[in-house]
Amino acid sequence: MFDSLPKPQHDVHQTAGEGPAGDPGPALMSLQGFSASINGQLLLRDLSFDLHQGEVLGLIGRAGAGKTALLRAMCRLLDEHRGLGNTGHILLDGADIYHNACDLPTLRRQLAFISQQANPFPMSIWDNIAYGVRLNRIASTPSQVAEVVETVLRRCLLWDDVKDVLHKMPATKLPIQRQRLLCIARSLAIRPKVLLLDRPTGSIDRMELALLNRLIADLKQDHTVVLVTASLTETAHVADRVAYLEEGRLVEIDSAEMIFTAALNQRTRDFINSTAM
Ligand SMILES: Nc1ncnc2c1ncn2[C@@H]1O[C@H](COP(=O)(O)OP(=O)(O)OP(=O)(O)O)[C@@H](O)[C@H]1O
Repeated sequence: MFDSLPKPQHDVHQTAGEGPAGDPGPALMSLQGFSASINGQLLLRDLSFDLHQGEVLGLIGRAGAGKTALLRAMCRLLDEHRGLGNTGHILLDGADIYHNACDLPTLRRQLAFISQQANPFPMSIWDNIAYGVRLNRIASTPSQVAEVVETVLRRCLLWDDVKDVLHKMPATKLPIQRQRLLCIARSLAIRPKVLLLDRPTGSIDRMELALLNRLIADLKQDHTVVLVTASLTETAHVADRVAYLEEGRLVEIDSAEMIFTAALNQRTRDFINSTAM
Protein backbone atom coordinates (compact mmCIF):
# COMPACT_ATOMS: atom_id res chain seq x y z
CA MET A 1 0.00 0.00 0.00
CA PHE A 2 2.86 2.35 0.89
CA ASP A 3 6.55 2.31 1.67
CA SER A 4 8.00 0.29 4.53
CA LEU A 5 10.32 1.82 7.10
CA PRO A 6 13.14 0.25 9.08
CA LYS A 7 12.17 -0.62 12.64
CA PRO A 8 14.08 1.28 15.34
CA GLN A 9 14.56 0.01 18.91
CA HIS A 10 11.82 0.33 21.49
CA ASP A 11 12.24 3.14 23.95
CA VAL A 12 12.62 2.66 27.66
CA HIS A 13 8.92 2.87 28.56
CA GLN A 14 8.13 -0.63 27.36
CA THR A 15 8.44 -3.15 30.18
CA ALA A 16 6.88 -6.19 28.52
CA GLY A 17 5.45 -7.12 25.21
CA GLU A 18 4.10 -10.62 25.11
CA GLY A 19 0.90 -11.35 23.25
CA PRO A 20 -1.95 -13.46 24.53
CA ALA A 21 -0.31 -16.81 23.85
CA GLY A 22 3.07 -15.90 25.34
CA ASP A 23 4.66 -15.65 21.90
CA PRO A 24 4.10 -12.15 20.56
CA GLY A 25 4.96 -12.95 16.96
CA PRO A 26 5.55 -10.08 14.55
CA ALA A 27 3.96 -6.75 15.43
CA LEU A 28 0.78 -5.93 13.58
CA MET A 29 1.19 -2.28 14.55
CA SER A 30 4.23 -0.58 15.96
CA LEU A 31 4.47 2.90 17.47
CA GLN A 32 7.97 4.28 17.26
CA GLY A 33 8.66 7.51 19.12
CA PHE A 34 5.28 8.85 18.06
CA SER A 35 4.24 12.30 19.30
CA ALA A 36 1.26 14.41 18.28
CA SER A 37 0.19 17.97 18.99
CA ILE A 38 -2.75 20.11 18.03
CA ASN A 39 -2.01 23.81 17.59
CA GLY A 40 1.18 23.37 19.57
CA GLN A 41 -0.43 21.51 22.51
CA LEU A 42 1.22 18.12 22.96
CA LEU A 43 -1.36 15.34 23.26
CA LEU A 44 0.89 12.30 22.79
CA ARG A 45 4.56 12.19 23.73
CA ASP A 46 7.19 9.85 22.35
CA LEU A 47 5.08 6.69 22.40
CA SER A 48 6.72 3.38 21.52
CA PHE A 49 5.09 -0.02 21.78
CA ASP A 50 3.98 -2.93 19.60
CA LEU A 51 0.49 -4.27 19.09
CA HIS A 52 0.31 -7.98 18.28
CA GLN A 53 -2.13 -9.92 16.16
CA GLY A 54 -5.08 -11.22 18.20
CA GLU A 55 -4.41 -9.35 21.42
CA VAL A 56 -6.66 -7.02 23.38
CA LEU A 57 -4.71 -4.02 24.60
CA GLY A 58 -6.45 -1.88 27.22
CA LEU A 59 -5.49 1.78 27.61
CA ILE A 60 -5.86 3.24 31.10
CA GLY A 61 -5.08 6.60 32.64
CA ARG A 62 -6.64 9.63 34.26
CA ALA A 63 -9.00 12.01 32.45
CA GLY A 64 -7.06 13.84 29.76
CA ALA A 65 -4.18 11.32 29.73
CA GLY A 66 -4.51 10.88 25.98
CA LYS A 67 -6.39 7.58 25.66
CA THR A 68 -8.88 8.78 23.07
CA ALA A 69 -6.20 10.82 21.30
CA LEU A 70 -4.08 7.67 20.98
CA LEU A 71 -6.94 5.62 19.53
CA ARG A 72 -7.63 8.41 17.05
CA ALA A 73 -3.96 8.77 16.17
CA MET A 74 -3.74 5.03 15.45
CA CYS A 75 -6.25 5.39 12.60
CA ARG A 76 -5.34 8.94 11.56
CA LEU A 77 -8.55 10.46 12.80
CA LEU A 78 -6.50 13.12 14.59
CA ASP A 79 -5.92 14.45 11.06
CA GLU A 80 -9.44 15.84 11.23
CA HIS A 81 -8.14 18.57 13.55
CA ARG A 82 -6.52 21.57 11.96
CA GLY A 83 -3.11 22.27 13.36
CA LEU A 84 -2.05 18.64 13.84
CA GLY A 85 1.70 18.15 14.17
CA ASN A 86 3.22 14.71 14.51
CA THR A 87 6.66 13.13 14.68
CA GLY A 88 7.82 9.53 14.88
CA HIS A 89 6.06 6.64 13.21
CA ILE A 90 3.05 4.37 13.47
CA LEU A 91 3.51 1.26 11.37
CA LEU A 92 0.80 -1.11 10.23
CA ASP A 93 2.24 -4.30 8.77
CA GLY A 94 5.58 -2.49 8.58
CA ALA A 95 4.33 0.54 6.61
CA ASP A 96 4.04 4.03 8.08
CA ILE A 97 0.41 5.13 8.22
CA TYR A 98 1.57 8.79 8.33
CA HIS A 99 3.57 8.44 5.14
CA ASN A 100 2.37 10.68 2.29
CA ALA A 101 1.69 7.63 0.15
CA CYS A 102 -0.75 6.13 2.66
CA ASP A 103 -4.21 5.80 1.16
CA LEU A 104 -6.60 6.97 3.88
CA PRO A 105 -9.77 5.17 2.72
CA THR A 106 -7.81 1.89 2.55
CA LEU A 107 -6.32 2.57 5.97
CA ARG A 108 -9.69 3.31 7.55
CA ARG A 109 -11.03 -0.01 6.33
CA GLN A 110 -8.22 -1.75 8.16
CA LEU A 111 -8.37 0.28 11.36
CA ALA A 112 -11.91 0.79 12.64
CA PHE A 113 -12.43 3.45 15.31
CA ILE A 114 -15.69 3.12 17.22
CA SER A 115 -16.46 6.28 19.13
CA GLN A 116 -18.15 6.37 22.51
CA GLN A 117 -20.71 8.66 20.87
CA ALA A 118 -22.88 6.28 18.91
CA ASN A 119 -23.14 7.61 15.37
CA PRO A 120 -25.35 5.34 13.25
CA PHE A 121 -26.24 6.57 9.78
CA PRO A 122 -29.76 8.02 9.56
CA MET A 123 -31.07 4.95 7.73
CA SER A 124 -32.47 1.54 8.60
CA ILE A 125 -30.57 -0.94 10.76
CA TRP A 126 -30.09 -3.10 7.68
CA ASP A 127 -28.74 -0.29 5.53
CA ASN A 128 -26.32 0.81 8.24
CA ILE A 129 -24.50 -2.47 7.72
CA ALA A 130 -25.30 -3.36 4.11
CA TYR A 131 -24.09 0.03 2.81
CA GLY A 132 -20.43 -0.57 3.78
CA VAL A 133 -20.63 -4.22 2.77
CA ARG A 134 -21.62 -3.29 -0.78
CA LEU A 135 -19.33 -0.25 -1.00
CA ASN A 136 -16.29 -2.28 0.02
CA ARG A 137 -17.32 -5.27 -2.07
CA ILE A 138 -17.33 -7.58 0.94
CA ALA A 139 -20.36 -9.29 -0.59
CA SER A 140 -22.28 -8.70 -3.79
CA THR A 141 -25.38 -10.88 -4.08
CA PRO A 142 -28.39 -10.09 -1.85
CA SER A 143 -28.08 -13.43 -0.04
CA GLN A 144 -24.37 -12.85 0.67
CA VAL A 145 -25.11 -9.36 1.99
CA ALA A 146 -27.91 -10.79 4.15
CA GLU A 147 -25.52 -13.37 5.56
CA VAL A 148 -22.97 -10.72 6.54
CA VAL A 149 -25.67 -8.54 8.14
CA GLU A 150 -27.00 -11.44 10.21
CA THR A 151 -23.54 -12.65 11.20
CA VAL A 152 -22.34 -9.31 12.55
CA LEU A 153 -25.63 -8.56 14.30
CA ARG A 154 -25.45 -11.97 16.00
CA ARG A 155 -21.85 -11.37 17.05
CA CYS A 156 -22.83 -8.06 18.58
CA LEU A 157 -25.71 -9.72 20.45
CA LEU A 158 -28.30 -7.65 18.61
CA TRP A 159 -29.89 -10.10 16.19
CA ASP A 160 -32.71 -11.40 18.37
CA ASP A 161 -33.79 -7.88 19.31
CA VAL A 162 -33.71 -6.32 15.86
CA LYS A 163 -34.34 -9.11 13.35
CA ASP A 164 -38.02 -8.19 12.94
CA VAL A 165 -37.40 -4.48 12.39
CA LEU A 166 -34.24 -4.57 10.26
CA HIS A 167 -35.74 -2.63 7.37
CA LYS A 168 -38.42 -0.73 9.25
CA MET A 169 -36.64 0.88 12.17
CA PRO A 170 -34.24 3.79 11.67
CA ALA A 171 -31.05 2.96 13.54
CA THR A 172 -31.23 6.29 15.34
CA LYS A 173 -34.41 5.08 17.12
CA LEU A 174 -32.57 2.24 18.86
CA PRO A 175 -31.68 2.71 22.53
CA ILE A 176 -28.25 4.31 22.81
CA GLN A 177 -26.50 1.15 24.01
CA ARG A 178 -27.81 -0.76 21.00
CA GLN A 179 -26.76 2.07 18.71
CA ARG A 180 -23.21 1.57 20.04
CA LEU A 181 -23.38 -2.15 19.36
CA LEU A 182 -24.74 -1.49 15.89
CA CYS A 183 -21.75 0.76 15.19
CA ILE A 184 -19.45 -2.09 16.22
CA ALA A 185 -21.42 -4.47 13.97
CA ARG A 186 -21.15 -1.98 11.09
CA SER A 187 -17.38 -1.87 11.51
CA LEU A 188 -17.02 -5.64 11.82
CA ALA A 189 -18.87 -6.09 8.54
CA ILE A 190 -16.01 -4.57 6.58
CA ARG A 191 -13.47 -6.85 8.30
CA PRO A 192 -10.92 -4.46 9.78
CA LYS A 193 -7.60 -5.75 11.07
CA VAL A 194 -7.79 -3.68 14.24
CA LEU A 195 -10.77 -2.45 16.24
CA LEU A 196 -10.16 0.74 18.22
CA LEU A 197 -12.98 0.85 20.76
CA ASP A 198 -13.55 3.98 22.83
CA ARG A 199 -15.77 3.11 25.79
CA PRO A 200 -17.98 0.74 23.79
CA THR A 201 -20.60 0.34 26.49
CA GLY A 202 -20.52 3.90 27.81
CA SER A 203 -21.17 4.14 31.54
CA ILE A 204 -21.21 0.60 32.67
CA ASP A 205 -23.69 -1.39 34.69
CA ARG A 206 -23.38 -5.05 35.64
CA MET A 207 -25.40 -6.30 32.68
CA GLU A 208 -23.43 -4.22 30.20
CA LEU A 209 -20.18 -5.46 31.71
CA ALA A 210 -21.24 -9.06 31.13
CA LEU A 211 -22.24 -8.15 27.60
CA LEU A 212 -18.94 -6.39 26.91
CA ASN A 213 -16.98 -9.36 28.23
CA ARG A 214 -18.84 -11.74 25.93
CA LEU A 215 -18.46 -9.47 22.95
CA ILE A 216 -14.72 -8.87 23.41
CA ALA A 217 -14.06 -12.57 24.06
CA ASP A 218 -15.76 -13.30 20.77
CA LEU A 219 -14.00 -10.50 18.85
CA LYS A 220 -10.61 -11.70 20.12
CA GLN A 221 -10.93 -14.84 18.06
CA ASP A 222 -10.30 -12.99 14.83
CA HIS A 223 -9.53 -9.35 15.63
CA THR A 224 -6.91 -7.29 17.34
CA VAL A 225 -8.49 -4.81 19.73
CA VAL A 226 -7.33 -1.62 21.42
CA LEU A 227 -9.82 -0.65 24.06
CA VAL A 228 -10.59 2.23 26.37
CA THR A 229 -13.24 1.27 28.89
CA ALA A 230 -15.31 3.19 31.41
CA SER A 231 -13.83 1.33 34.38
CA LEU A 232 -10.67 -0.52 35.35
CA THR A 233 -12.78 -3.58 36.21
CA GLU A 234 -13.81 -3.85 32.60
CA THR A 235 -10.22 -3.49 31.42
CA ALA A 236 -9.02 -6.12 33.89
CA HIS A 237 -11.70 -8.53 32.65
CA VAL A 238 -11.05 -8.27 28.95
CA ALA A 239 -7.51 -7.04 28.24
CA ASP A 240 -4.49 -9.27 27.60
CA ARG A 241 -2.11 -6.35 28.05
CA VAL A 242 -2.62 -2.92 29.53
CA ALA A 243 -0.87 0.37 28.84
CA TYR A 244 -0.92 3.10 31.48
CA LEU A 245 -0.74 6.64 30.06
CA GLU A 246 -0.01 9.86 31.90
CA GLU A 247 -0.10 13.28 30.22
CA GLY A 248 0.25 11.68 26.81
CA ARG A 249 3.22 9.52 27.86
CA LEU A 250 3.40 5.76 28.14
CA VAL A 251 4.38 5.02 31.72
CA GLU A 252 4.10 1.23 31.58
CA ILE A 253 2.82 -1.53 29.34
CA ASP A 254 2.58 -5.09 30.57
CA SER A 255 0.24 -8.04 30.95
CA ALA A 256 -3.09 -7.12 32.56
CA GLU A 257 -2.22 -9.35 35.50
CA MET A 258 1.07 -7.55 36.12
CA ILE A 259 -0.41 -4.08 35.74
CA PHE A 260 -3.27 -4.75 38.15
CA THR A 261 -1.41 -6.83 40.74
CA ALA A 262 2.30 -5.99 40.55
CA ALA A 263 2.92 -2.98 38.34
CA LEU A 264 6.60 -2.13 38.16
CA ASN A 265 6.16 1.61 38.08
CA GLN A 266 5.09 3.42 41.26
CA ARG A 267 3.02 5.89 39.24
CA THR A 268 1.01 3.02 37.74
CA ARG A 269 0.46 1.54 41.20
CA ASP A 270 -0.64 4.92 42.57
CA PHE A 271 -3.17 5.27 39.76
CA ILE A 272 -4.57 1.77 40.25
CA ASN A 273 -4.79 2.23 44.01
CA SER A 274 -6.50 5.60 43.68
CA THR A 275 -9.14 4.31 41.27
CA ALA A 276 -12.10 2.30 42.55
CA MET A 277 -12.43 -0.99 40.64
N1 LIG B 1 -9.16 18.73 19.50
C1 LIG B 1 -8.33 18.97 20.50
N2 LIG B 1 -7.59 20.11 20.51
C2 LIG B 1 -6.73 20.37 21.52
N3 LIG B 1 -6.56 19.57 22.58
C3 LIG B 1 -7.26 18.44 22.62
C4 LIG B 1 -8.18 18.07 21.59
N4 LIG B 1 -8.74 16.86 21.92
C5 LIG B 1 -8.19 16.51 23.11
N5 LIG B 1 -7.32 17.47 23.53
C6 LIG B 1 -6.51 17.43 24.76
O1 LIG B 1 -5.70 16.28 24.68
C7 LIG B 1 -5.54 15.70 25.95
C8 LIG B 1 -5.91 14.25 25.89
O2 LIG B 1 -7.33 14.14 25.69
P1 LIG B 1 -8.04 12.73 25.54
O3 LIG B 1 -9.49 12.99 25.27
O4 LIG B 1 -7.30 11.91 24.59
O5 LIG B 1 -7.86 12.13 27.01
P2 LIG B 1 -8.52 10.82 27.63
O6 LIG B 1 -7.43 10.11 28.33
O7 LIG B 1 -9.30 10.07 26.61
O8 LIG B 1 -9.48 11.47 28.71
P3 LIG B 1 -10.96 11.07 29.20
O9 LIG B 1 -10.81 9.82 30.00
O10 LIG B 1 -11.37 12.25 30.03
O11 LIG B 1 -11.78 10.93 27.96
C9 LIG B 1 -6.39 16.53 26.91
O12 LIG B 1 -5.54 17.46 27.55
C10 LIG B 1 -7.35 17.23 26.01
O13 LIG B 1 -7.76 18.47 26.56
